[in-house]
Amino acid sequence: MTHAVLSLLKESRHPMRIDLIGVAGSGMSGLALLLLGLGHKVSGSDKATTLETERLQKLGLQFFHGHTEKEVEDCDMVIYSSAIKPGNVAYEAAYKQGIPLIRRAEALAAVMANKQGVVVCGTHGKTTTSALTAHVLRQGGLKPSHYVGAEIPILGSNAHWDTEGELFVAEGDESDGTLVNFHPEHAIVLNIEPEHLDFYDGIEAIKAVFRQVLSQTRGLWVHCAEDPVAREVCAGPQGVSYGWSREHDFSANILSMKPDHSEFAVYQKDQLLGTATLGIPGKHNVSNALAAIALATRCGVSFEAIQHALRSFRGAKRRFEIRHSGERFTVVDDYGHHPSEIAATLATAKGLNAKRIVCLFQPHRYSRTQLLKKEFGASFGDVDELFITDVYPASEKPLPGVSGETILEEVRLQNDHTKTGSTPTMPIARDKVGNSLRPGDLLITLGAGNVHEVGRCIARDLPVLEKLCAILEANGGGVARLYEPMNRHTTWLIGGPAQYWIEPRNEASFAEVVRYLRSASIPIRVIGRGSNLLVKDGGIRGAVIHNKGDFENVTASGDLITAGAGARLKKIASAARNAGIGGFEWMEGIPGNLGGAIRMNAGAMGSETFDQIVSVRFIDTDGAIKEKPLAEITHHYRSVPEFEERYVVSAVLKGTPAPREEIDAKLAASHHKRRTSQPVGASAGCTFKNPELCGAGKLIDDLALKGRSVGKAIVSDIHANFIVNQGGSTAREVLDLVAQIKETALQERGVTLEMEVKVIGEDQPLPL
Ligand SMILES: NC(=O)C1=CN([C@@H]2O[C@H](COP(=O)(O)OP(=O)(O)OC[C@H]3O[C@@H](n4cnc5c(N)ncnc54)[C@H](OP(=O)(O)O)[C@@H]3O)[C@@H](O)[C@H]2O)C=CC1
Ligand SMILES: C=C(O[C@H]1[C@H](O)[C@@H](CO)O[C@H](OP(=O)(O)OP(=O)(O)OC[C@H]2O[C@@H](n3ccc(=O)[nH]c3=O)[C@H](O)[C@@H]2O)[C@@H]1NC(C)=O)C(=O)O
Repeated sequence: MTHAVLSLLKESRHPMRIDLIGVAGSGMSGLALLLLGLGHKVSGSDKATTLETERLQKLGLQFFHGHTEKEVEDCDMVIYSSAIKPGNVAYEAAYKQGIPLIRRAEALAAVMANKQGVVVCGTHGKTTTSALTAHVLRQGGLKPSHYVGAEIPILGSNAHWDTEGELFVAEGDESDGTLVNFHPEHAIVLNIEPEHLDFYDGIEAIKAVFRQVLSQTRGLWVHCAEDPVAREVCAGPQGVSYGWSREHDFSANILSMKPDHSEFAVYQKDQLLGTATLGIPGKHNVSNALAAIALATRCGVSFEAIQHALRSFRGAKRRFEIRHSGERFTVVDDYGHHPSEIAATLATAKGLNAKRIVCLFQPHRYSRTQLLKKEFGASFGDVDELFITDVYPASEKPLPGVSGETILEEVRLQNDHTKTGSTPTMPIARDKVGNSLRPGDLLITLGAGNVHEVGRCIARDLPVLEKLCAILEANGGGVARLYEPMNRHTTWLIGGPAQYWIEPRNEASFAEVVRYLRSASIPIRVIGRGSNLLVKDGGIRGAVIHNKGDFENVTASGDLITAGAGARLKKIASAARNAGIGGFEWMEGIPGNLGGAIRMNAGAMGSETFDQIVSVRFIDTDGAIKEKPLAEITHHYRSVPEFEERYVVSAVLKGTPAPREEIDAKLAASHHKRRTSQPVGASAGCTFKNPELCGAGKLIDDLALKGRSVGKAIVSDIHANFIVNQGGSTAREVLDLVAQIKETALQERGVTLEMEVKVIGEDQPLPL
């Protein structure tokens, strides 16, 4: 029965009613395109609706969202993806009704029988080579049909049925032995290495599959003679060899390798056919191009048409795909997931002469990770900084003890010059990898799973980072980074990443950065030492500016102190003391900077910042630098709204001349008071503002909440208005504890506590 319908599929004269279970996958959607092209009535189901299924529907596919018995009604045959297992409702319905159930590879082989098939097989490079071959044959006017494993923009889609042309180029999949279904006209064998060892016993079993396909191939066995196993299995009168040496039937001599293309001379035996430019980078791709050149030449395509086709070729998605190419950063994404592919891709990356190569690798399948761990360990030698995620299971069950760490350990054993880091999940990978990038870096995301999402997210944010770096460089330097962890910049040691972190060093660069961010509608937040901030665990969207360099300066003259927004209050207190100016002693133990202190009108020991302000210099909302005297600045207890949208650059503060001993005595008193009444652990000082009638600390203490904790966040035993992070606390934990305290104060004393600490940021991380 199955045999009979397959025979019918081999003859396009018999339109049938065919259903595909799992139609959204790249292989199945390609098959659906071919069947529609052949004139069959096609339906299909999938749990996912993708752009691909939408496109297929426009071409006539009857699509079912989710699998159902209904889809197989009146079908002549049902084709199922390897991801579909017995038990699937559509599969079972077809089985019960006696409808022939056919595997994808069998159906594809039957479709191919309508034409002269060219099957492209091998361990690495199949997609690129099958796409190149189809493109070259098409440019040569032969109107080939094609079926390749990925979307190739230049071919229009992953599969195409051409009613006119004779040839049909198909990517063959050797992973599960179904390659033996093909009886093609020609075969291209790229390389044969131990892979898919979950299915094969070893290299001999793999060779046997290749040998069988070749024995079923009527015409040419085009093969890469540089690969010893491919050379061995393709030896014989049908063999057409290619490689780097003139002794092969076709060979190349590389003339130049560029980031996005290569140039090489092509020889047929000793005869120079001419030079060619290939529109994708890498020596391995020149080798792949030779396969297409050899086959197309033997099929009668002129070298001129081949040259034209190679020059215009653009790669498959996820094959050394350049995601960002700027003056300072490059991001490349590649599907490589086998050690040889990784080494070849990294060698191409190395050829681009970046300052550093940063790589994020997502291992694919537990079985491959375990079996090839040594080879993986050896394949990252070209990388300066390597991050590895957890394994992408690809329908496998986890194997005990096998994870991204398995490969990291091997890398550490085999190579001590690569810096390594573990980034288990995709959001963590995005944040760590993005944060590690420095001007001059090339980032490459590698793997067959969903690691490309990280590259896409980083590439989306890099144009802004490029611009920020350019502004800082043009204005005397500074630092800009992606996804800076805010727990590094808050005294609470809590907080998710800031999307853009910027450290301008002077007024001009600060003002220019603010002007640019405003024009690009990117939210701005200026922070000081983060001593009064709770940054939520999802981090901060937009830009966070932190003043360094010139902004840290403090000078004393007469009874005046001039200080930058980035000057520590402790430093101001000490400069005043050294200049014999009294009145600044209260600043001694406050962990913040002047900018934050002005914005918050910080205070202690009965004094506050605005008691001493003479004038404040700031960046106005239009980006211009302005200055205002004290009289024109409205200020309240712990709040100066004026500086919410305007950013403090520096200020002049006034004290009163005082004897050194008197200042020292006050400093010591302040120090003593703090040491005896406040905890030393990580906190943001007082959590709540003091309500009108009583101190918040005393109130919380009276409510017996000292020692109350949520996770690692605890109400201090020393001062009840301090919440201490005992190590690794999250913002969520602090906020839950805050909520408990507020509720108790309201219920038991009728007091509404208001937070003094500013809570900023988002609960959820930046989406990938
Ligand atoms: N009395 C005490 O014992 C303690 C007092 N404090 C005080 O808390 C404050 C925190 O200081 P710090 O750690 O440096 O600040 P933070 O980094 O905690 O920043 C707090 C807020 O200050 C604003 N800010 C910071 N720099 C500037 C600037 N240049 N221009 C305008 N606004 C700015 C921002 O407010 P926004 O973006 O919302 O406008 C920011 O969210 C200080 O006032 C500090 O003295 C802190 C701990 C203990
Ligand atoms: C810590 C901060 O500032 C602090 C600043 O350091 C100190 C010292 O001048 O005065 C304020 O605290 P505070 O009002 O709690 O002052 P404290 O002197 O520590 O306490 C006031 C009174 O409450 C009592 N108290 C305090 C904490 C406690 O757990 N139990 C208790 O009984 C103290 O013994 C004291 O009698 C500022 N807090 C606010 C919200 O204004 C901050 O802003 O982050």
